[in-house]
Amino acid sequence: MEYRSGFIAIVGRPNAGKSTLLNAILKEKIAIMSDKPNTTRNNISGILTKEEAQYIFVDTPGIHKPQQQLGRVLNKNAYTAMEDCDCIGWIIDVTQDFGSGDEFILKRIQSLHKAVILIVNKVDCISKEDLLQRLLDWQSRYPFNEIVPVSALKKNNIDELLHVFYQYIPEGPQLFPEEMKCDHDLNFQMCEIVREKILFKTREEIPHSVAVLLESKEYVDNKLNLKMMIVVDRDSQKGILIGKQGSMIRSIRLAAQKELSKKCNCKVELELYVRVEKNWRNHERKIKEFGLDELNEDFN
Ligand SMILES: Nc1nc2c(ncn2[C@@H]2O[C@H](COP(=O)(O)OP(=O)(O)OP(=O)(O)O)[C@@H](O)[C@H]2O)c(=O)[nH]1
Repeated sequence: MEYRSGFIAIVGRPNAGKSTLLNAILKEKIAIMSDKPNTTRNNISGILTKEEAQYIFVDTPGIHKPQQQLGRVLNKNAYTAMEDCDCIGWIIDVTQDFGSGDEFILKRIQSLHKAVILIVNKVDCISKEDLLQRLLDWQSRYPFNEIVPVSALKKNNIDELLHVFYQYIPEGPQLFPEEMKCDHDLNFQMCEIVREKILFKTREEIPHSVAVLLESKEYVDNKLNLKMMIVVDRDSQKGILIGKQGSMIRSIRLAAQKELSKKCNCKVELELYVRVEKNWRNHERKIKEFGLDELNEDFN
C-alpha cells in the first residue's frame, strides 16, 4: 500500500455535524460542539496520522447565505478551504430536507471540479427505508464520487469513511509530525473552550457571534493565569453574560477553568471581562482584529 497524504475539506450546512465528525475521527475534542448553528468559526484542522496515510482535515464554518459582513467572511473561508483541498467531504444531516443552503453548496461544488464524497450523517435518527429513499434522492442530485452513511455521534462507519478518503488523496510523504493533531495553537483552543461554555450556559440568549480573546497568559508557581475578554455587540448581552450579582459569569468561569486545567494539565486561574463593541460583526476591521478572517496560515 503506497503512503498517501492530503487535505480534505469538510463542508456542510450549519448543524450538519462537522465538528462531531472531526472529533469522532480524531478521537479527541478539538473542535467545539454545541447544538446551536454556526459555532465553528475558524477553519480548525485536524490531522490524523495512520500507517497508510496522513489525513489533514479542514473544518469549515457552516455555509449559509451571507447576511452581514461576518457571514461573508465565514463563507469566503469555507470556499477557500474547498479550493485548496484534494477532496471535499460534504456532510449532510439526513433528517433535513434538501434546502436552499444545500443548493448554495451544490452550485459551489459544481464549479470546483473536485472529488466530492457525500457524508450522510445522523443515520441513527432514521429508519432503513427512509434512509434508502434519502440516498436515492441525493444520488440523483449530483454525480458524487462516493456516498457514505455515518453516525458521527455514535462513531458508526468512520473507518469506512477513512478508507474512502484514502482513495481520493494523492500519494505523498507525511506532511506533519505524527504527534500533531491540530494546527491551531493552544491559545485558540483555550478561547474556544470559554466560548463553548458561554454558548452552553446562556442557551439561546447570547448569539454564536460572541468573540473570546486571550488578553494575557502567564505561568506563576505552576499555575497558569489567563485573562480573557468576551466581546458582545449589545449592552443587553453584557447584562445576560454577567447575570444576577455576577452569577452567570462566575458559572462560565468555573466551568471553563475546570476544562482548561484538564487541557493544560495544570492549575488554571481564569479571569473574564466583558466588553461591548456595538455592531462589531459588520466591521471588517474588527473582524480582522478578532482573527476571524485568518485561514490556516500554517498551511498556506
Ligand atoms: N443523532 C445524531 N446527532 C448528531 C450526529 N452528529 C452530530 N449530531 C448533533 O448535531 C448537532 C450539531 O453538531 P455539530 O458537530 O456541532 O455541527 P456543525 O456542523 O459542526 O455545526 P456548525 O458549527 O454550526 O458548523 C449537535 O447537537 C450534535 O450532537 C449524529 O450522527 N447523530
